Amino acid sequence: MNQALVLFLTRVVFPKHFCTFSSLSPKFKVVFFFFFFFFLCAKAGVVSKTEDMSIFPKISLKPEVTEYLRSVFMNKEVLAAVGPQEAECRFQKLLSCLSHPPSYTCVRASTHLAPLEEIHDKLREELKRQTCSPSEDCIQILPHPRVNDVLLLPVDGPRPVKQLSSEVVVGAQCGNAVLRGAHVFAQGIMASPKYMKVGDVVSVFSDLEGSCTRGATSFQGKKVFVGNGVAEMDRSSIFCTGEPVRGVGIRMVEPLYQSPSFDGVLPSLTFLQNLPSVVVGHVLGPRPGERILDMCAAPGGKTCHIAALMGDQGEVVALEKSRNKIERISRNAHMLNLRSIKTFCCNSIQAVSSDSAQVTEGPPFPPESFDRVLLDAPCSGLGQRPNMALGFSLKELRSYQPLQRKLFHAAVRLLKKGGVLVYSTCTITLAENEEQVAWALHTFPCLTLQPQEPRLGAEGMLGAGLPPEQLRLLQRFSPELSWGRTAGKAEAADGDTIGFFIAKFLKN
Ligand SMILES: C[S@@+](CC[C@H](N)C(=O)[O-])C[C@H]1O[C@@H](n2cnc3c(N)ncnc32)[C@H](O)[C@@H]1O
Repeated sequence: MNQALVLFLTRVVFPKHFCTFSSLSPKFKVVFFFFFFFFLCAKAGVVSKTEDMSIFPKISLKPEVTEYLRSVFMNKEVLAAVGPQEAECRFQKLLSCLSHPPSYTCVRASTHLAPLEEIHDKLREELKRQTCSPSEDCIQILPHPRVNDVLLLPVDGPRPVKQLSSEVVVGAQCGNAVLRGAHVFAQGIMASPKYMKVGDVVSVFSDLEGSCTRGATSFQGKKVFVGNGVAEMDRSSIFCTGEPVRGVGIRMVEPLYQSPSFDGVLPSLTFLQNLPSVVVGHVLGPRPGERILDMCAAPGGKTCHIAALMGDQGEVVALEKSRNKIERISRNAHMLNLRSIKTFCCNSIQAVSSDSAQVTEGPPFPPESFDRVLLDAPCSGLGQRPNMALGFSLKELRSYQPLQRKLFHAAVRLLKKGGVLVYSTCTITLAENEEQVAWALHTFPCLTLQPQEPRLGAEGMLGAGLPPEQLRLLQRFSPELSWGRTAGKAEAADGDTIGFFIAKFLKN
């Protein structure tokens, strides 16, 4: 076989270099052949488009977590339906697309304050001013064809940006935000050149594994380039003050992925929100005058959307366990001019009162107090994009299912008969999604699954024993299914989102 390959290469492909090639070691010949074969396949378009699209390595997870996810995405039901090759291909695409940002920025427009067209035009003007561009063409804002309060901005990237010798290293979260259009805030900076001054042009790198020491002058660990920017602070103002630093440290001028920074852009009229999160508000379907419960509310993106959909008429009760996050909900509500939101610090597992006659403004509430309940559950967050590395253990990953079930119990008790419960997560595991639905339908015979509107995602994933008619009622945003397809029209944004899951129940 080896001889045949060598003969093929030397006689057919490289006849002129026959002597030189044949004198090489057999090991080198085999390696050479594989590279050459790969090159030919790529030329012929045989190699998966996934590899063409990837500029970052696949998401890095603990081996035990990767194996667990592989077993989820290659479970028996999936294997029987699509076969091992397709299942493996989808899993590999998933690992690739999770480390890359979605190709659209999604903006929710405050249509309770102004018509969509007016917000669209104001946004265009504002972005033209921000980019100092006289040209209309470079700013593309597409109204979503099916979601009437969504504007989509195509992300331009990856762009060919040259790396510079001056390097600033930022934390992974900050790096991820940069890939979605943010500037670098000073508190996200981990390392900078020793003599960095305001106005210096630097290359920004994201520290993938969180191993860079704050205040370092260089970093040799795992990092990825996210673009070039201009320093707005000296090194000494970033690292040598006793106070926590605030404000933009590096203004990105040549980001690898270009998307407008929404910092301070039309704050009352636009709200940056992932497309599936906007879909959640519509699926819940709140109506003016109703009493709605948002059980896990911070930072309040969905709470505010619910209030806006109700025309700010009725009552939206927002509960959040972490006291330090409560302020964010109130600030967002204030910014968006919404008065129907009441915020409380509460562990929602304990939000049900044993006294059904008790009438209080805040928790605990008597059973059957709400017309609709949103349980946007705390979850493993594996659907978030971009995410290049996640350090959590399998034990941590598995810890969410029991917590979500405790919250679910409270949600069902607090919902009125005839009321709607929406359960959502920004993760991709079966355990936190379809398995929860199967468990809920079994545990609460009063619940039935309902159709969702709008429907932009795929149906639920096989593997939790749900029959096809129930899977069709679920909505799973699975970016791996469209990874590698070219973007262009607004519809493409429906596939290229974060990983997300929505289930809608009616309490009979
Ligand atoms: C997925 S996030 C919610 C995002 C939010 N719905 C939005 O759209 O802006 C989940 C939130 O639940 C909170 N949380 C976790 N456990 C909770 C509990 N037992 N009771 C109430 N909130 C909880 C977390 O602090 C976190 O802010």
